[in-house]
Amino acid sequence: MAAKEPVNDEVAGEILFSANQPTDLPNRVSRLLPTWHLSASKKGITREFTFPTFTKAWKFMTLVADECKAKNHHPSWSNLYNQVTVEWTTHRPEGLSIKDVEMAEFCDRAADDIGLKG
Ligand SMILES: C[C@H](O)[C@H](O)[C@H]1CNC2=NC(N)=NC(=O)C2=N1
Repeated sequence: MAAKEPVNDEVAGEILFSANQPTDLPNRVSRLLPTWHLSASKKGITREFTFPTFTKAWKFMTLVADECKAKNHHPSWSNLYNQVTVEWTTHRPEGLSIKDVEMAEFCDRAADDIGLKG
């Protein structure tokens, strides 16, 4: 059995999760929290990505948009030149869900592939 992860346990306790989520969701969220932040509402997670160029920021948004279409799950996000700010939350059932975590993990992989500003 995996050891309990103490990191960010306090934060995980404050999160407002959607109904009927897998039991390992708090641990999966905890692993994201060094780079993602709990939204003020406590119902979502946000991260700001900074790319070397606008072209790369746009490429990132294109990759994420295609995944949104595939998964039928959509972010609240904004773009300013080379920066993309992304928030994941679930409207129904309201709160943070496994879909948000999966999409956040996808964003991290896409950003890694494209390359963040050094
Ligand atoms: C009807 C359709 O399944 C819903 O509107 C989907 C679409 N995209 C969504 N995206 C997000 N982030 N949360 C949702 O609850 C959601 N619901």
